[in-house]
Amino acid sequence: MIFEIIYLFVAILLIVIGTSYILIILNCKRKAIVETTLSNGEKVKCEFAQAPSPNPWPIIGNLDIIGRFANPFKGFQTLAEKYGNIYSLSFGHTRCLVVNNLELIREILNKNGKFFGGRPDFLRYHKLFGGDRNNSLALCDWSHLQQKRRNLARRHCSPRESSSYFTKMSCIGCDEIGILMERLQNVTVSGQPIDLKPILNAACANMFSQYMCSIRFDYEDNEFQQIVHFFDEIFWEINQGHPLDFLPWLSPFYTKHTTRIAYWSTTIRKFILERIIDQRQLDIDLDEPDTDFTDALLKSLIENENMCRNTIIFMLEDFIGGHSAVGNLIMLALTYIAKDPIIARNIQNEIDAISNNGERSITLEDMEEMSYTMATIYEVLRYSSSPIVPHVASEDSVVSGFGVTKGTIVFINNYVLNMSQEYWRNPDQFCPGRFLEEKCKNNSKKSLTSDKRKISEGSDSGIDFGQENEFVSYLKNPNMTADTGNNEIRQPFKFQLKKNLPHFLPFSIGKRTCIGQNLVRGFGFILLANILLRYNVSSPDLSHMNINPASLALPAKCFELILTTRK
Ligand code: HEM
Repeated sequence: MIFEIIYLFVAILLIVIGTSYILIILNCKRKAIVETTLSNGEKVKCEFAQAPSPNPWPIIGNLDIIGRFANPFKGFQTLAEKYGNIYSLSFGHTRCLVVNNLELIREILNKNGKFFGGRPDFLRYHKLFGGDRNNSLALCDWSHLQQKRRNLARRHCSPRESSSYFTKMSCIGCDEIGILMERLQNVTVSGQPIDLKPILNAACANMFSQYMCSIRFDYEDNEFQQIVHFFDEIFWEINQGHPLDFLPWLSPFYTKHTTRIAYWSTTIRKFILERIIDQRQLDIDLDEPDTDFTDALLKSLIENENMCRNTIIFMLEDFIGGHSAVGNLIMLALTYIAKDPIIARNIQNEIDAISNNGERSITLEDMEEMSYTMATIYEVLRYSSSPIVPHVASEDSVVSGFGVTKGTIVFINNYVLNMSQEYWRNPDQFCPGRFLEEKCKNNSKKSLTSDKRKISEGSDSGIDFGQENEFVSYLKNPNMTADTGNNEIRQPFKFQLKKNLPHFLPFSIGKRTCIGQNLVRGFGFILLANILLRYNVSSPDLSHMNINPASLALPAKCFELILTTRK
């Protein structure tokens, strides 16, 4: 009897393995069928074979290869040496395409953006957004509703320089800094390490909630502390890969994990509903202009029959949740500063010069003159290479002559751009100076102002660094720039941010580019500059400051830092 059971079990296993292998191979061999226009104008359907790929295993496909690397994007780069800059992989039964250079990234996100507007159908994404990832702005597939939500959100959450939204961001940021400084003064003991990340996150959460909902919460408020913590857990979670993403049949083994994810997000949603939306909904006045994003959302609920209450709750959740990205970004910046005192010296030289040795706080108005501080934020973005959320092909298409079948997940490897010797000197060094160039003699305040870094909201093409030919001339003569690839003391106000780095895509490009980038720059700058205005940052133990490569997220419980009041 026992042998019969074993035989039966082995037979089932072999059938499963065999079927899985056949399905994976069929997926690899499938050709994309795409309508092409011949030179005589005639339209015909052509078949295109997929990009080359390593041989897959049954069940897991090529997951074994990528599992060998601590950083999957480094793994993608290593595979590119063998298979070229564009290649396919099978993760479980899912077809994936990996692109590893700027030209291909542009071809996917800009030229063919309309074919790649989908997002992966990961179980974890559904769990995070009330059972349907399409509730989320960042994790939904492209749709008419998404276009509408983006337009609504962009008006309020992409404050442009010289707009009233920008002034509002500055005032809110500076007010919250005042309260944060009091809080830090209460909790810091000279020379003693503190758990800074939750405090930073709470300050960011208040900046975001005031900006979007005109409400702030007390740092001692337990419910507020809890949702700030849960948002941080979610930010960490969303930045990690997970076996469930490609092997969903493992879900019975991960129920504890998925239940925890769902609990975080339902608790957050309850807080947003009870502490923010319910009261506001009673006070809404349709005839008055919008006071904030919440007003605009509530009005769209009344005016637009396609909008439902859930949609706006999820939108607020998405946007308030953006604060964790800023909190983690600034925590990382402070960590690199603790590691290298030269960086702190350069930022503090700028701060002292502009604030007349600390006579006033730093405001957003100072951002343009404090280019080293901004360069430090950009360097954190480069060095941590925040991964671009994977895109999914919504129909069969062609990239660089290779067929991409509908449903293929596309990994955009911006790590390879950020770590390329072709674009950066000593790319593995953390060196903010690489984002600076000397101001020209005649580059007066006037020309600087007219050259302001613009955010190309309308064109959805990420950071606008100006004309590409400037970049080409930089490549031909890198000595013209301040990029030595090493940290050195720099005089304040002698440098400006480089205007032209088309290979630097921290917020991605194309129709799904990040909507929150101006909030990141604005609130991130105010936080970093004002903390360094008052404090020196150091570490109790440099060897414990572990940072994952290619990740902007730090674990919710991470290392402590020492803040020492500056004299
Ligand atoms: C350091 C901070 C941040 C970084 C590096 C970052 C980067 C990115 C990247 C790479 C994408 C994916 C774009 C693509 O798929 O092509 C994205 C999407 C998005 N980001 Fe951010 N982001 C940051 C902060 C924020 C904040 C603070 C908000 C909101 C307040 C925000 C809102 C969004 C939204 C809504 C999307 C999805 C857009 C869409 O899919 O249509 N982000 N972000």
